[in-house]
Amino acid sequence: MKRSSGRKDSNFIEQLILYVASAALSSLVLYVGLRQLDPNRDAAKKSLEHKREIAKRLGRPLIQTNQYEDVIACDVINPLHIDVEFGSIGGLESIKQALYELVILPLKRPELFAYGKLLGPQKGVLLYGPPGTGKTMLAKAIARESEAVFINVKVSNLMSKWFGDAQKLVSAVFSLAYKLQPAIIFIDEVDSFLGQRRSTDNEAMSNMKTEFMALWDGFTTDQNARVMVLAATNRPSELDEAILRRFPQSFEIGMPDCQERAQILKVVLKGESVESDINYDRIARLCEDYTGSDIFELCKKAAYFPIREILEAEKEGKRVSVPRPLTQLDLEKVLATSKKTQVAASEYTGLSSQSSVWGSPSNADEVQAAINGISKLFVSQLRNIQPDSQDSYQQHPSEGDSE
Ligand SMILES: Nc1ncnc2c1ncn2[C@@H]1O[C@H](COP(=O)(O)OP(=O)(O)OP(=O)(O)O)[C@@H](O)[C@H]1O
Repeated sequence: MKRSSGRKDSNFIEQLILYVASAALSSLVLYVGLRQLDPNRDAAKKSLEHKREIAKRLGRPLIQTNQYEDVIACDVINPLHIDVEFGSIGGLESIKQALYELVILPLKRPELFAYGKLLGPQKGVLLYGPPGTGKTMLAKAIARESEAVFINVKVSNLMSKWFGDAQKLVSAVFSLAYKLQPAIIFIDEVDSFLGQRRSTDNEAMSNMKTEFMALWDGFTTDQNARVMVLAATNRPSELDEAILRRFPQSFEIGMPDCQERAQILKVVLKGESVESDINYDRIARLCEDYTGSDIFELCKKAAYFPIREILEAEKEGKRVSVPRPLTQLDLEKVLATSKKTQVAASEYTGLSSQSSVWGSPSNADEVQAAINGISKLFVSQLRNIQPDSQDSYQQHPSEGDSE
């Protein structure tokens, strides 16, 4: 009797152990499976490390953030680590001055704007103009000079596999900006995110746009929030009217004129080893239809000549340890072949007349004509929408340019 009841007991214990073990194993499999399925897992882990690093770099305690804010934290840049300042941007003097007063000062010195309702931080600034004219540089310099945290919003990061997450991520952009303020929410190529609504837009995309605008409006009415949306585009005419209305200030970053090209050359070559007799004005005149980006590439190409000479000398058994300074001739040699390079560059960036607002003009006059036409169209659109936008519009340097 005793033996059979003892066997029953041990059977029961065995079954209990088996039951508990299989339940634990199933829970573990379920837990691991769910973790693997979570699309934000890696991003969240990375962002947590990034967030810790940001808190350390900003000298702030770790702020409380949700999982969506953690994803956005990956795109946060400490302003002190931005290496672009106004001094590293050639030309655009009047625009830099206006941006200083309208954007930087209210973010940096809010106490000056605390009296009355007339002045306050700008909630939206749009930079528009052809590619390579320095819009992104300006945005970075604004963050640097205002010491505002720079949230570089990448639309690809907002698009989640999970329906509904995109909206939560958009909301996280604003809530994180609020927690880290002063903050700049930067959206490059804003037309691809907040462009005119198309029938091809999926539901998630249009929900994202609606959410973005609603949150932005919320910040616009909150005078204490030191958060602004800074956006850049090459295709201003693609922007929705509702979006344009939300940018109280917009600045055209146009093609540089001759004087500005000389200034860009100087800032690009500042700190480099160059001959003292370089005639910057002559080079600026020679690169007539160049953007800041083209000038940067020109200097980079010219800087290869001294290196090539060292390699040639080594082939002849000579030893040269330091490259010679860059000369006027190096720059002019590159300019002599620049037409070919420019065509290649426009092909590379896909600037065909169908696909780009700026078209693919073959010479400087066509570039200017295309830009002037589009600028006028866009400005008239802006004036219709924003009654006080005339003050904010900067005349295109080419209008009345006597170079
Ligand atoms: N005004 C400028 N002064 C000095 N460098 C410039 C200037 N404009 C452009 N550059 C050079 O060109 C590069 C590209 O500029 P940037 O990315 O700011 O242009 P962008 O207008 O934002 O172009 P895109 O519209 O294609 O994004 C910069 O990294 C810089 O080297």
